Amino acid sequence: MEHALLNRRFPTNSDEYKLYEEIGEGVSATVYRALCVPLDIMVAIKVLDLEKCNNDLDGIRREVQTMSLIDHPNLLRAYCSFTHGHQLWVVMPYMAAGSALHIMKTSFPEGFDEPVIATLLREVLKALVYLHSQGHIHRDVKAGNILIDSNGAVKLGDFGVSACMFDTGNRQRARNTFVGTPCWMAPEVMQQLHGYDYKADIWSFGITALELAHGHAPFSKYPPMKVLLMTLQNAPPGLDYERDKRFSKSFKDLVATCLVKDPRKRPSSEKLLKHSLFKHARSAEYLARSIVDGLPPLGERFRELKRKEAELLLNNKLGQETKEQLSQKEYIRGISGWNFNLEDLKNAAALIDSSNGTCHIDARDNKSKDDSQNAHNAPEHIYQERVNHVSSGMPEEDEIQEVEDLNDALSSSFPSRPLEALKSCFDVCGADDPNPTAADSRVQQNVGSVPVLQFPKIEHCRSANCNGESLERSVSVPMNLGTSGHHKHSSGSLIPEQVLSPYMSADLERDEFRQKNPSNRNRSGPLLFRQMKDSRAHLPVAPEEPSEGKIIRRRGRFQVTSDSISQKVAASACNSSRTNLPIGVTRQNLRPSAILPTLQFLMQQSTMQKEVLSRLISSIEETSDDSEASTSGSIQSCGGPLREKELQSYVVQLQRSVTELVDEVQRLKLRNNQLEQQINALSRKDERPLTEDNQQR
Ligand SMILES: Nc1ncnc2c1ncn2[C@@H]1O[C@H](COP(=O)(O)OP(=O)(O)OP(=O)(O)O)[C@@H](O)[C@H]1O
Repeated sequence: MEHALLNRRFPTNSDEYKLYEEIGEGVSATVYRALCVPLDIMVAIKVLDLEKCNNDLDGIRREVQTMSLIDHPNLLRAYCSFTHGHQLWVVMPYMAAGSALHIMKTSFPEGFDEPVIATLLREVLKALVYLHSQGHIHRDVKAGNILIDSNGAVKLGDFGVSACMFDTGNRQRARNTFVGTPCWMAPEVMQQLHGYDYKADIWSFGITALELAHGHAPFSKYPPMKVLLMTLQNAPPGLDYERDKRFSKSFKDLVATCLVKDPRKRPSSEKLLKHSLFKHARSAEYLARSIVDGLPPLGERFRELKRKEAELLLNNKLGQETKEQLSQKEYIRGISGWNFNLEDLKNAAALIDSSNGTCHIDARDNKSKDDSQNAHNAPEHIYQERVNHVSSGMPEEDEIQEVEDLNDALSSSFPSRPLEALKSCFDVCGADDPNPTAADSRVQQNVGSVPVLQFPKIEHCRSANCNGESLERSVSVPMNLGTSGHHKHSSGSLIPEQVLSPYMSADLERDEFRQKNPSNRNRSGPLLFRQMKDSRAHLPVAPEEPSEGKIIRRRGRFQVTSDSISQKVAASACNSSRTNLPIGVTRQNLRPSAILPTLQFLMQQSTMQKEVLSRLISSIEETSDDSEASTSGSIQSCGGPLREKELQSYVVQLQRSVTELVDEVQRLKLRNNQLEQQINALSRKDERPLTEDNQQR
């Protein structure tokens, strides 16, 4: 039936479709239920405004091409696509139950039961096995992209950020952002150090399993930057032995198997499909009976979600909105594309509560740095090991990390050079990297052997003057936190603009700024499609374990081309040798505010030592007086000078250490001043464009 539909000729003229209500909204698009009039078939139409697409037309092209070329019952395929004015319409099967996320939000806020989860996951995994075998990485696996129709059929949708493992050359290096949604993003994708491969999907799959089990993804209430730090720094999330008693050992094992920080130790999708959990998976009819039947119509549910979000925003207007709610808002939207540029990072960092002082690393977190991480991943260890992030009642203090912890996080999660990773984030590196890395060339070589079929570009896409928000969603943070310029509201909000909170209007301003200053994200490059038949044989990275060497992306997607001085300052501060620092001063807390307590502590120490010294001196004086006064007692006369010598050398030692400490204090003070000056200079620099912009206005 479905194949028959796909083979029908769907009209490529908007007049032939009747648009009904809105059923979904994403970063780049609004999705409508619609009727294909000549065929009398209900469809879903994803409408993308090309004028808002910035320079991300390649991304759109890729999504549309992928959607029309894939051929698997568990993947959402496009019937056809065409332009209508400045819009691109993508016609696809109507999945009447909506996404698994929508269903949870409406009827299962605490998550689904295990048989439902096993069934959903198996279907998604089948889609991933197919995608991976065709050389694709989905990169956005999450409940919001698991679509279900009225019969309980499951399809993985949204190829907006999917990548082809054959991507290489400029296209591979040109991106200056990393994509995906932070909560679901694999550590290696965040890290941007060794590149990543299809194993990133396995991580997202594990997070999705947790999402389906709890009704939300781990860390979902936190701002993106914090999610990033927590993912890198903490032990992988998992199912909790106490809290998740209702789930089987087998399910816990599946989650633990996927959420291993080292991608090489994650199973391939093919192998995962053989996991014992899927013995409990049921049929589509079972899904229809247990989660679809009785649901209100999709449009109605979507409206209700929008209303809830609007309420949330109204209740939190006048700047009372907490960062958790801000993050939750993004989560409700199901935003997938996050554009991490330096401004966003700064802002997100500013969102992180610094009231906790210097780096706070939970003792439990340190366990995640243990080399024997995999042992900790065993289900029986998870409860003890894991910081219980998934608990929404988790105290804020347990999770707050300084942005400088990123370096430590990077070093702790992989045995690689963390500062290099940071440099790859902040250094200038254009699309035309003249020195492709060995891995790059390896991929290129392999790709060279693959027969390549080039598809014609979609002309209407090229002709559009796109200068606005890209497909990728920027981190939504209040713009009074240091970002300059004005911003436009990006697509993707579920709420009407008149109820925007101050945060939202700030978003709006920032997006305007983006429109004026389009990001240097560049997806230009040919849309390549490789012959599928024997693509496996030519896969540069065959989906077999271990995945080492299957690099599709090395660096450059998280690059910032300007204004990175502050980061470099931080990096150089980080670079200063640990041996030069006194105990208590670590690279992480080398920041003015962070150094101050240490300085105070050192001052206190030297004061105390001075006191000890003066007490010692007076005791020596007393001793020598006594010995001089003494006329008898050989023991005393013999012991006196000896003790005096001991004490004197002790005094000398103490004096030396006091001098060293005083020097250290001086040095730190000096460095503190320098850092403050640099920070002031940078913040003045940051404020300037804002003022200029205001003046212009
Ligand atoms: N074929 C469909 N049938 C029913 N609902 C759909 C369909 N396609 C998409 N939706 C709904 O619309 C929402 C947004 O669609 P989609 O994810 O494709 O847009 P997007 O802009 O790529 O979003 P994002 O990247 O933020 O996930 C989905 O989360 C889903 O709820």
